[in-house]
Amino acid sequence: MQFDVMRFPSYAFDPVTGVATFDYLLDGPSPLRFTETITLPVPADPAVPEALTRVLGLLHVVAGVSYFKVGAPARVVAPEPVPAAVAAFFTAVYTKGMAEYAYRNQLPHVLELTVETPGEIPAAAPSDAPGGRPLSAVGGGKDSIVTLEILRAAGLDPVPFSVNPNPVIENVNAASGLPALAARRRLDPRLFELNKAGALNGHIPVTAINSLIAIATAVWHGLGPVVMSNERSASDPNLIWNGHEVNHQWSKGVEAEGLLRDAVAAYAGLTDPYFSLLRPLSELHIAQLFAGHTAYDDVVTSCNKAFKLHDPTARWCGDCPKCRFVFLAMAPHMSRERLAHIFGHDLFADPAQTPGFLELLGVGGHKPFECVGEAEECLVALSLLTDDAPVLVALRAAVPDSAWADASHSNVFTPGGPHHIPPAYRKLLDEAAT
Ligand SMILES: CC(=O)N[C@H]1[C@@H](OP(=O)(O)OP(=O)(O)OC[C@H]2O[C@@H](n3ccc(=O)[nH]c3=O)[C@H](O)[C@@H]2O)O[C@H](CO)[C@@H](O)[C@@H]1O[C@H](C)C(=O)N[C@@H](C)C(=O)N[C@@H](CCC(=O)O)C(=O)O
Ligand SMILES: Nc1ncnc2c1ncn2[C@@H]1O[C@H](COP(=O)(O)OP(=O)(O)OP(=O)(O)O)[C@@H](O)[C@H]1O
Repeated sequence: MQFDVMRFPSYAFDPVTGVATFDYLLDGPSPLRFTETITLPVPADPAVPEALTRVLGLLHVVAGVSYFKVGAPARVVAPEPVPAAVAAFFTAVYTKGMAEYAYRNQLPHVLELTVETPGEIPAAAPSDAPGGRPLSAVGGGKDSIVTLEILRAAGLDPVPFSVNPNPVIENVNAASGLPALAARRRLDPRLFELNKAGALNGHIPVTAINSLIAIATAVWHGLGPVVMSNERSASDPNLIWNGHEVNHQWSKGVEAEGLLRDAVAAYAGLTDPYFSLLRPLSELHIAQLFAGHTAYDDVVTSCNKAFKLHDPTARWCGDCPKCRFVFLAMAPHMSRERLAHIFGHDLFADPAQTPGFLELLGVGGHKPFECVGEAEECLVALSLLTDDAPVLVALRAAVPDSAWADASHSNVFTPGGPHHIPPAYRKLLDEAAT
């Protein structure tokens, strides 16, 4: 299938139902059209602020990555004139956000494209920062639980929010006891048919999509800011290809967070609408904070297989990089019994897991294309474990002395690095994390 250009013919929003309908066109000799519907929760007062219309305009283009990847056309033409910050955000989403897809499919042109816009308009006048109840994005894993509990402990009465909440997310929300809001995404079924027929496929910057849906919901409901739970290492790439960073988690990273904030500020005039509260923390530090909350042990699930649209696992699969990483990150902060109860498996008692743990430790190969932390964090976690489970004995023997030396100077429990947290919220994090 050969396509020359991707276009965004139209979109519609019905405030009575909350349904936004986004149209896409892959244009060429045999054009393909797609429609995605995203349903926002409807507030008591469904009047549509201009800022919501603007955020939906951003979402229309960003959610197009799911359809772009079917054909990787050389041109992507956005539908409306936008401020420069929006054009920069669009281009980053379709290049850096699609870098893993480009790398795995060997499509170098994807990383060189520039999203075209039919003109530039001035940035919008800034509005006041939101002063409502924080909308806390919930993914079902440990990170967003830590954020939710920090916000609750501060008396901010957070509102959990999720896109397409599955039973894992619903169970986490139930365990929190907090009434939640949800949005629904319906991808065009044609996409699944094309996948089955062998069309190009691959990873997309889904957090950028979820984030814009969360901001749209917050604006419409008079809530906010949107508080995310993206950690420090989300900004680190997996590898370099053709001079470009390839980062599986790009739209969870601090660069993407800043570009999205700039785009929303320029186009919708929103001030401080969105930030990650956990940005200064490592995954190991977040795991330590999670260990203080036992109410979620029967529901917390970070394994990505539990979030597949078709045939998801109930909870942890127990045999993937994400399961191994989170198991290792949690291990120094809780008993093996509690850990095995959370996961339903004791990964340290299964020698078949050793190669996967070695990959996480950086012994052979690059960081897996998964939402996992850095090798340094894994080394520090391993150095904190003292028992002689078969896997741990094998790992200690395989890790080179030089790696242990690096781990000994680690700042893994010291918050740091660039972030966009407003001062009042940073104070909450510092109180919780020290
Ligand atoms: C759950 C998961 O990891 N899915 C990725 C997987 O998709 P798979 O085919 O195994 O199953 P489904 O998720 O059910 O998707 C079926 C197909 O639908 C298309 N699709 C799905 C969601 C979407 O938003 N857009 C889509 O186009 C796609 O063609 C699927 O094949 O592999 C896919 C191909 O590599 C990935 O696209 C699926 O990733 C999902 C979008 C997803 O939600 N992944 C998150 C768990 C994820 O990867 N989160 C990252 C954050 C990355 C970021 O920068 O935001 C993380 O946790 O680090
Ligand atoms: N379906 C979703 N709807 C809304 N926000 C989501 C969804 N899935 C993930 N997120 C948010 O996107 C960010 C990245 O998701 P991620 O899966 O890393 O977080 P998590 O599930 O809380 O933690 P973990 O890393 O342990 O899985 C987090 O801020 C999370 O809250």
